[in-house]
Amino acid sequence: MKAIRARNLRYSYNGAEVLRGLDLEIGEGDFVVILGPNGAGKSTLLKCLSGILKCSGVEVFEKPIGEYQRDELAKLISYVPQRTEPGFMTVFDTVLLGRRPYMGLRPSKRDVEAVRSALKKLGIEHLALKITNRLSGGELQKVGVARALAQEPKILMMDEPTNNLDIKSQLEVMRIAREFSSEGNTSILVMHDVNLALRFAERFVFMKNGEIVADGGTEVLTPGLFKRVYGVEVEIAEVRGVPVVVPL
Ligand SMILES: Nc1ncnc2c1ncn2[C@@H]1O[C@H](COP(=O)(O)OP(=O)(O)OP(=O)(O)O)[C@@H](O)[C@H]1O
Repeated sequence: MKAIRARNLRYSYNGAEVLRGLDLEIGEGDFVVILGPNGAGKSTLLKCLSGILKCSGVEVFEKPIGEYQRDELAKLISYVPQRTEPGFMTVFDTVLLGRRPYMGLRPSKRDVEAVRSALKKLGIEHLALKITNRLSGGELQKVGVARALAQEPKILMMDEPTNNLDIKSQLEVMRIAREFSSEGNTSILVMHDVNLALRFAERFVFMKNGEIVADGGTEVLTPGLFKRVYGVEVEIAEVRGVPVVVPL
């Protein structure tokens, strides 16, 4: 079954068209990274696919996204924005917000367990009682990912989740996304770091000016593509069987 399907997806902000008729299908178990220059429409696409922006032409598990109740959709999709906003709540309570679609008035044992497990996965249990506006940028980023995992979705969408993270934490987040998809779920990430994407993901969707210009496995990565999409010259080498893009 397709986890996500977009047909002729269009989106405009105040009359300015940003998505210009995209077609995209993403299956269960897929790990997809969306790449492209600043302003290409990547975040807008992710927001449309997650239901944050109302767009026609998006199906989630073969049902139009608009036909889902809010909590029903939240059990299927979690979305990690580019910036997780800090506040006056503890890390634990912030991650617990991910359980909102499941919770009654009080968190159940199951809810608390899901929060503990997400904090552990991100290695931030020691921050559980810290107020989020006292965290570093990277710590806050991890809280956002933990909240998304606590939501126990079937599709994990993350917008530049490795920004602000040190190299070890970047690898951890990418491993989490890969493990999530290897369990039969779907990971869709917007990223700028092509080489990090190449190291972990299986499918690469390149956008430019609101359109998809390449979509596939490592075979779509050619110097010509980087010239066309970013206007830069690159050489593509290989290290341990993984392509590495080197700007010239
Ligand atoms: N809320 C908004 N109102 C008006 N225009 C917007 C809004 N959000 C984004 N845009 C415009 O839509 C276009 C696409 O933005 P989007 O954030 O989707 O790009 P992106 O590919 O994610 O960029 P980046 O890599 O810089 O994050 C840009 O020209 C941007 O200025």
